[in-house]
Amino acid sequence: MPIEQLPLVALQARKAFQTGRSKPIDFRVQQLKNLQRFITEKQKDITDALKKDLHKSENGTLLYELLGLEGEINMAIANLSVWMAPRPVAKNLLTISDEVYIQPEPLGVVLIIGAWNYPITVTLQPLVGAIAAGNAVVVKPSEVSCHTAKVLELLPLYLDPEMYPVVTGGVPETQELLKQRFDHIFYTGNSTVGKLVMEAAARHLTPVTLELGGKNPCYIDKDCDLEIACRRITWGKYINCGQTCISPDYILCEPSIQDKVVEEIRKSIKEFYTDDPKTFIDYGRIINQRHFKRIIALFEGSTVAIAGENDESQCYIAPTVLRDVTPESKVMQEEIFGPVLPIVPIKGVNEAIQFINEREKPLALYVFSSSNKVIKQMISETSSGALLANDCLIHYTISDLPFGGVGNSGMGCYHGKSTFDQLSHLRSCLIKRLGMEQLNGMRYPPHTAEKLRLARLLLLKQVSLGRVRHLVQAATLIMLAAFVVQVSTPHSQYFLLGSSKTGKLLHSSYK
Ligand SMILES: NC(=O)c1ccc[n+]([C@@H]2O[C@H](COP(=O)([O-])OP(=O)(O)OC[C@H]3O[C@@H](n4cnc5c(N)ncnc54)[C@H](O)[C@@H]3O)[C@@H](O)[C@H]2O)c1
Ligand SMILES: CCCCCCCCCCCCC/C=C/C=O
Repeated sequence: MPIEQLPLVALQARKAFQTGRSKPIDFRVQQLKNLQRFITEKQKDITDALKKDLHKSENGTLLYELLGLEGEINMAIANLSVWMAPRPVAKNLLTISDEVYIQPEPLGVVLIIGAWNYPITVTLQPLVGAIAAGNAVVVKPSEVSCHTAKVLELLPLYLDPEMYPVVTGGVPETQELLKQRFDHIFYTGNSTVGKLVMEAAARHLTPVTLELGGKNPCYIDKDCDLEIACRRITWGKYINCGQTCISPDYILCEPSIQDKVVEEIRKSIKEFYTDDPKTFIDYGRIINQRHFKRIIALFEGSTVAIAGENDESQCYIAPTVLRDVTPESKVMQEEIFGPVLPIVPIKGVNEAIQFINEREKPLALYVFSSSNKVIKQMISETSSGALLANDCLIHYTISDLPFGGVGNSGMGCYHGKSTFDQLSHLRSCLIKRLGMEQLNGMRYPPHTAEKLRLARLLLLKQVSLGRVRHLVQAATLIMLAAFVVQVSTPHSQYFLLGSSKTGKLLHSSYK
């Protein structure tokens, strides 16, 4: 699509949104079903494309890209009526008879900018929540995973094409899109571009979700089953050839266990990828030669513990482990995003915590230990998007866990209901009747000390009602509140509706 047409695409999406047709639940559910149909009918195209882009195996794509997406679509369809419904909140005594609730409403037009490493998942999972929330969406897949981007261009054949246009292209196209006005921008990618996205969004005061990356530390405690720990770490590190935002970036452990850690990782690499990962179906490739060169340059000069022959022509980097790595080495200065795992020796959990806290807050932090005390210490003394003890990556599969970073690893979160909430405006609503004016006596001037005392009583008391079955209780409280107001204005009349028991109670206390 010519770049000059991009402003029109955004405008067309806005016009589609303004028709209001994306709001009814039936429309949203139908679009989500259409999205599922796209995934089912285009499954072969998707797996072929990912084979070309990243050497992902067919089953690998089904497991890591499509299964989770299907789960998110099913969850959204099953829960949409509840997510969309008004959410009653606790009230104070002053507003006890009012209808008070949160009404989720669509934000408007959302721009989703995807990354290349899991190009289906990171582009379409936000789309699920955006559709569920009733928004129009401009979808911009990563140009780097170009074969997958071509398949994603087919989305408008399944979805409402004006409401959900797909824009393919590179940096100039993304920059042109970023000049347009959106109501939310959902960006997945590196932190440097994340800052540019936020800058562009600021010009329109557009809120952003930034799903970024960084270096994820992995602390292995001495007190730990190293065989199991290293097996799980090897899985988390080398799937998708290390190009996973939540893969362990480096290991921190005491020097005394370093040899054993290396040997256990060696065993697991062989178990998962055979002696010859290059010819093995489930071992991936680096996305392109630029990244291949970047990764190779990162570990030049480091002490290699496990390696193999790398091949630039195929963008193949063998599973690599580096030992005795110093914090100053090049490989420790940026996110590796490749199959290279440095081990940095440290003296124990306290030093590990200090090391982590001296750096940017990671997207994921991993701790392997048999000691609950060590795990709890890591949780209470560090910060990260997520913390997992004795496993890697698996939090990604739990839709009820908000997925996202903190600080340099991002802002905002998604998955399941979190995506719906992230891409909705949670509008506060209060509906008061025009009657019962006595109740408002204490808010109107003059602000006497007596009124202040009563205001304290009525405002500071939170009441969690919101359900019809509490109506009787509510009526009693209203009476009580009305009574209190009458006390504050003793010369005006008051009336009481309620049980005789309540009446006697109030009457005696009034006397
Ligand atoms: N937190 C997460 O969920 C998550 C998921 C996947 C990847 N990541 C992170 O993403 C990074 C890898 O992705 P990447 O950044 O290489 O992906 P990328 O190169 O595909 O870039 C992402 C998007 O930004 C756009 N873009 C690139 N340069 C731009 C510029 N100068 N101006 C405007 N737009 C621009 C691209 O068109 C693309 O759509 C890693 O840091 C990884 O950790 C994070
Ligand atoms: C029965 C085994 C299920 C295993 C599924 C594990 C899923 C791991 C998640 C991989 C991450 C996919 C998205 C990545 C985003 C960041 O790059």
